[in-house]
Amino acid sequence: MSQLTEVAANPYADELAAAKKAVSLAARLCQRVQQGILQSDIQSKADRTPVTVADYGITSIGKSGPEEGITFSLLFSMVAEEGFRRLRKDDAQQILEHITSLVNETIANDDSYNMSLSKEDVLAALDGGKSEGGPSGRHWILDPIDGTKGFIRGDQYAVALGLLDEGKVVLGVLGCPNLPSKSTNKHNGSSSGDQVGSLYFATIGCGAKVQALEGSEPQKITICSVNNPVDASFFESLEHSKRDLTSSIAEKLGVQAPPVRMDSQAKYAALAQGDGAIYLRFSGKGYKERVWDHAAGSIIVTEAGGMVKDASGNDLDFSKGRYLDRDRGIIATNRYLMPMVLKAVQEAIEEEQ
Ligand SMILES: Nc1ncnc2c1ncn2[C@@H]1O[C@H](COP(=O)(O)O)[C@@H](OP(=O)(O)O)[C@H]1O
Ligand SMILES: [Mg+2]
Ligand SMILES: [Mg+2]
Ligand SMILES: [Mg+2]
Repeated sequence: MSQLTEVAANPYADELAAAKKAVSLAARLCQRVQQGILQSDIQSKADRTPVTVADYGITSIGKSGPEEGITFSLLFSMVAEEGFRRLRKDDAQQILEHITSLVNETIANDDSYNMSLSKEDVLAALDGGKSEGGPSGRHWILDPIDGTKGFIRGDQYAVALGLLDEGKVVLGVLGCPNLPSKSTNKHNGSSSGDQVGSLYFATIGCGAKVQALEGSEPQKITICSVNNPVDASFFESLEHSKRDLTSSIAEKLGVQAPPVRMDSQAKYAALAQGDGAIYLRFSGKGYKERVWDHAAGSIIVTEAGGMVKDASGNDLDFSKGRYLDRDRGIIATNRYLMPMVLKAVQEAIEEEQ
């Protein structure tokens, strides 16, 4: 396909290429940091500095980008999760040095980045992350490390980057360093044989694909076509799930398999590639879901042929700023199961009250 046809077919092709590049680099940076955490002793595991360093490092990669071709000057703004003011303080110099060298080591290993960043460059890059999102214009939505708890434990986590255009998510990339790209029920990075470390991506109207993080020919992914809940399995968060409610929903549906509990938006990726049939997200009452925890994952699922709804069956609304404006709970599944799951959800919620 000529470049012109490709651009015509996918109006976000350039942004997608840039986002994939940034997320792959960020995932590489994460892998280095995670190895360091896992090798460290128990005492230093409680120290959050490595996570902070990786979060900041990734964000500054996102805001830098290669000089030639499409660059992240397209990053009009970012809804970045972490606050950066702290880094400007004198006592943060050591951390800032650490971040800068980590970023430079990561990009030095990549042929397309012929540059290195100074501490000032890193601060300037991080200062860009001040968007509040919203219904107009373009906003990149970044969660540098999603599933922090899984990251520290050595389990699943994701680097998540989405693009919001006029209030709608139009592009999503998920880097999942510990997720096998082939169908398997062993999601904790230990399954043998499968390629572990996957990059998932989707642009609106163009389907969802996966490739190896190290690079490989992209493969189209599709959500599973199970239409009987008895044959379905469901994902839920390992750390943030109202298990009494999700088990009541599963029981009403007649789901037989035990829940697959996993950290991060790797759940959306696993669902999109057909590893399971349903993702139920019900957090404690009053918790407001953040857009960066769902932007990339939800478009990957919908482009893989699935649906993502709130507990009342409404589409998720990403146009309201940092928080998702939604009725309780998020449900992702295929179009056959969605009506049944929504019915079970409503009954379970009613019984709970
Ligand atoms: N009480 C809570 N209920 C629901 N989600 C929560 C929560 N506390 C934190 N989270 C969010 O859940 C995300 C992780 O998703 P999961 O639970 O699927 O692993 C966290 O992202 P971070 O790890 O980026 O902070 C955080 O934003
Ligand atoms: Mg280089
Ligand atoms: Mg998150
Ligand atoms: Mg995070």
